Amino acid sequence: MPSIIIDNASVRYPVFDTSSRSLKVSLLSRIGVGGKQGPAYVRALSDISLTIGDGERLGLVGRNGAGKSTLLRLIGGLIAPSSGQVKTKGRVIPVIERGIGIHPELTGRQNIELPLRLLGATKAEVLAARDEIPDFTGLGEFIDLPYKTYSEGMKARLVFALCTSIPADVLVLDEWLGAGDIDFTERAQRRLTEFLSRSRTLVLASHSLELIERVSTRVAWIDGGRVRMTGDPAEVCDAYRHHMSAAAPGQVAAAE
Ligand SMILES: Nc1ncnc2c1ncn2[C@@H]1O[C@H](COP(=O)(O)OP(=O)(O)OP(=O)(O)O)[C@@H](O)[C@H]1O
Repeated sequence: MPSIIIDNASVRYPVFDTSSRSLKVSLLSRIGVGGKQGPAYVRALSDISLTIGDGERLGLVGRNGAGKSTLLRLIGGLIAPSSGQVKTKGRVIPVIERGIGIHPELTGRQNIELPLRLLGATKAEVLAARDEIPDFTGLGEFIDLPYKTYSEGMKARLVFALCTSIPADVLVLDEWLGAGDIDFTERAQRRLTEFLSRSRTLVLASHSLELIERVSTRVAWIDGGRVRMTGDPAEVCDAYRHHMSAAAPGQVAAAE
């Protein structure tokens, strides 16, 4: 039984109205985005079709701007496709930057209940999370200060703790390990391993091919908003490595 079915899905982001001349407009026209008049769009994903089976661990690789985060947002239900369809089964938890209902004016402690409710947590799950999250994050007295006063690493600790406090049918993970310090990264890895043993399906994007090969049962290489290759983790990662070492250095993906 598939957990996720993506059928011919495309995503385009509106950028702004190109009828006003600006530096941004001329920069975008130089990289081929938008026309001379009217709104401009960046096409982030083009006609993606992917079926992800129940229990599968799909790793996403691809250069900066390839479309990995957009694909994760699509699967996590944070954005809708501009065309095509995305169907998911069960409780999907996106561990992705913002977008899980955190309120910056509220404290860390006050930010436990609402995001978990939005993720579909039961009352009992919220109560248990209120007990264990302050400890796990190691935020100390910061847990009672407004979220907006947190450093990026502190925010990452809270978001990660929230998203891994209730079981998921589908876990959607963006590159998150980099934000914590060594102590937190080690604790987070242990928690993630334990969490993964309870969740069925995983979609993970990372630039760490070592992590991708270790965790995934299948890898998809995203390039220019399309699936360039999908299959065995070692084979796809090798093809991607080979391509990147032959490519011109320092380039990001060209927008369509
Ligand atoms: N909010 C947005 N508004 C406009 N364009 C966007 C937005 N988010 C992403 N894009 C564009 O969509 C394309 C895909 O971006 P995306 O963030 O999905 O790539 P990525 O593979 O996750 O890159 P990275 O590895 O750098 O995180 C890029 O051309 C990017 O500029």
